[in-house]
Amino acid sequence: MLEVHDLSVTIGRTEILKPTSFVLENGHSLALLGRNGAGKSTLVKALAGMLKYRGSVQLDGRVLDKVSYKERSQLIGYMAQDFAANSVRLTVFELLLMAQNSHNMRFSASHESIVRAQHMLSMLNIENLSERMSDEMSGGQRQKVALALALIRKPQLLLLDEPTSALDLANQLQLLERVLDYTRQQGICTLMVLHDLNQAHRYADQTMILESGSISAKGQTDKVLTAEQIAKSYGVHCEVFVGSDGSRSIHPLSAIVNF
Ligand SMILES: Nc1ncnc2c1ncn2[C@@H]1O[C@H](COP(=O)(O)OP(=O)(O)OP(=O)(O)O)[C@@H](O)[C@H]1O
Repeated sequence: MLEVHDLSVTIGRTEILKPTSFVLENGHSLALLGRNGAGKSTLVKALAGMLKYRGSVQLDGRVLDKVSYKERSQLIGYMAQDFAANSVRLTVFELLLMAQNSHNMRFSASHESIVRAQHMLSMLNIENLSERMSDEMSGGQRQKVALALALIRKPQLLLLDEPTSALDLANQLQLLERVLDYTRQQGICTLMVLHDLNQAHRYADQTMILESGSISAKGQTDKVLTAEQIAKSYGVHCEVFVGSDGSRSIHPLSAIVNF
């Protein structure tokens, strides 16, 4: 379980993230939403240990700023918003082996790590990229590999910052479906920054909306993502349709003038 209590981040003299508290159960997913500049990536980077923060973060009872760098990198899988082309001349398969042994520069890959790398490629349907050099891929292919690298160590907490921004529609659906099936089965807490509210409805158990560094709404996704809340948080009028199976979809109508 992820327990965040009064987490805040100050850069320079500005408190970018105001004291923020929430809990996420194992196997559950949380969509982190909000307009540009609201503080979503800042929150995710703080959880990933990339930014100094105040407050407390515990994962299954372990206080994260007390664990070693090695342990933290095993507990947390992080996929950045600006996943870059990797300049190392390694194949995707070699990268997946390295990621499992990143604290041992002279490793020889174990049978287990080879099997896990093969499983990850197959789960994300990217076996065709296995022997590809990491700097010889399209943006969408790189994003899928970045996702595989975040998941390969079977973390306790998976942090995905706009995980489908470079993917075509079919890949968006297929990838999130597969990743969230996996994290549910494995009991992994998943926090994903999303801009697509329909993806939040479809894939996230919980939703939290940030506005100017503070939480403006949080709770069960279908309770949070109402037409009223979307108008309040995004300045957009929309309709929310409920299907016969209870699934919801959001149809934006118009932006509120002078929001
Ligand atoms: N290194 C930094 N120094 C100063 N200000 C920063 C820094 N990084 C981010 N900010 C500011 O902090 C605020 C929150 O940024 P953040 O990247 O967390 O937003 P976001 O919600 O992820 O936005 P987006 O949806 O555009 O990716 C923004 O106003 C941004 O300009």
